[in-house]
Amino acid sequence: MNQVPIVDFSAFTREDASEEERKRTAADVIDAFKNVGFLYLSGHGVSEDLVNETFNWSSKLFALPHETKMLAPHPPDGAYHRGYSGVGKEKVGQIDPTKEKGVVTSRKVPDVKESYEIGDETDMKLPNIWLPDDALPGFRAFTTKFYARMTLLARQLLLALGVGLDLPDPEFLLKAHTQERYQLRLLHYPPVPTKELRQGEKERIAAHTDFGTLTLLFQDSVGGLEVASPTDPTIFLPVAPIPGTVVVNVGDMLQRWTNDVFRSTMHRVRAPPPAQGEGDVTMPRYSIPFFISADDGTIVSCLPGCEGKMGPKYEPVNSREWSDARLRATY
Ligand SMILES: O=C(O)CCC(=O)C(=O)O
Ligand SMILES: [Fe+2]
Repeated sequence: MNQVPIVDFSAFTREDASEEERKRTAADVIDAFKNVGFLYLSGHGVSEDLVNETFNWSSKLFALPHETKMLAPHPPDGAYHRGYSGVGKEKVGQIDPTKEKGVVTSRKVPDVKESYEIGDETDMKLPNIWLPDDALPGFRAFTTKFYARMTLLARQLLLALGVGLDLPDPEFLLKAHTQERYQLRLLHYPPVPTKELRQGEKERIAAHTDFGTLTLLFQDSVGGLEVASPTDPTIFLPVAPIPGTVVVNVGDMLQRWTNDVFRSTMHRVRAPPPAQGEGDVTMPRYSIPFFISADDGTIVSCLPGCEGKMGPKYEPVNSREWSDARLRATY
């Protein structure tokens, strides 16, 4: 059974919603983040045409010859997460989020994926790494536009969290994300023998948690995304594609901010569920995560109302330093 709930978010994307409607919607988001750490958002306001167009650009990008894609190579420093990474470059593994500079568990199983990372155009610390414009004319302009559209949804979600958590200042989280240091990621999982994926000899993306505040994820119709069961983390449940929705999940930083009230849940991508007429080789899959992270230098400490009986579990931490350490460990 699919236990990832669907939340209609239109109360936060419409101008005319009442405070009551917003509170109800925010409460649904909070419930999902407490129980599962994942939800599907409908009524998110990002048009289907725009999402489809982004998938089209992604498939055009990854169809380019390898040498062309390597004109925008991801730098060797994993914390400088921009540009193109070929198959086998990144090894997402799980590190212990309770450790300050966690250690990656060793992994023998390769991730069969390639990716292209785009950040904020005004970020001077981590400037974007673009292909020469004649390699894929229009790509930069389009993805920059999509990035801007996703930042609007990010803001609406951060506001909803503040409302749902009943923070003294409902805009508190919004105000910790004004620099929009976000990351748009285009992901392509090439065809792989289905048997190897099913038996875990190869992975599309190994089990991991995300580092930041929240992740928004559009997936195509192929399937294969799985999330650890809220009741038994050794079991993974499918997060089947639902047209018109975006998947939203809690990252480690938000789990820490909420003193573990929210769950940053393990997830992975394996083979799509068996379908009739399934071939020996799994279809290519495309997905588009958008990672939301706090402003540089944000000190993350227990939010008011999340202390519980035992008080804060974690030391305050500088969000950028903490996530950089984790990113470096994946390269
Ligand atoms: O491709 C997907 O569906 C998931 C990607 C993911 O979990 C990630 O990039 O962190
Ligand atoms: Fe992820």
